[in-house]
Amino acid sequence: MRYKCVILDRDGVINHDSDSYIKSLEEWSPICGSISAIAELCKLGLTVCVATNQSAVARGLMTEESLLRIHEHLKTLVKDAGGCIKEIHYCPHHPQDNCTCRKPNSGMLENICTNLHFHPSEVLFVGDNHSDYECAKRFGCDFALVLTGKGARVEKLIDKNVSRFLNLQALVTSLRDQGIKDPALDSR
Ligand SMILES: O=P(O)(O)OC[C@@H](O)[C@H]1O[C@@H](OP(=O)(O)O)[C@@H](O)[C@@H](O)[C@@H]1O
Ligand SMILES: [Mg+2]
Ligand SMILES: [Zn+2]
Repeated sequence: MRYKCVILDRDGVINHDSDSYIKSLEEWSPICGSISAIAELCKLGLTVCVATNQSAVARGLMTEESLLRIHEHLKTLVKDAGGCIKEIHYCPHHPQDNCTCRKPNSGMLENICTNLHFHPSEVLFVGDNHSDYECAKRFGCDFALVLTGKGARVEKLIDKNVSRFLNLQALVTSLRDQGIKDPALDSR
């Protein structure tokens, strides 16, 4: 088994994204198949975590309490589907804060792997944006692009050798069928 941990970007991978941010639980809706796909990753023996930029907090568009409410709901949905999200890390800062956790900086991935004792070579990071791809490169782990969220918009900016999938469910199906080796290239 190639990977031990899959880290997921949130907006545009697990749930629908919005150019005006996902500011409340009422605005949050899972992408079709994403919750069951996360549960399937767990059933394949993988540890699943989330790493998400949430600058809406620093911008005063959302409270940290509302963000945590979304994450508790997400964890409950995955638990009810038979899976478990081990850790959800978020960056609440503004781009101008120059923090170490905001993607493409790799601070969130580093913290997850320090906490759970994973090496970058054991991790697959899944995202929909160029900042996710750059984050994985800086951290030194594999990356897979999904074409939901902003994925289709940024696809041409991302190295053609990077695996890409229509959505999270398609990626999980590929991991399952490949025995969790490197995902098949371009499984659209
Ligand atoms: O995809 P993840 O990391 O889970 O979350 C992204 C969101 O925090 C928001 O990130 C913003 O970028 P800025 O933070 O304004 O640069 C915009 O891209 C929004 O459309 C998006 O909803
Ligand atoms: Mg995203
Ligand atoms: Zn941060």
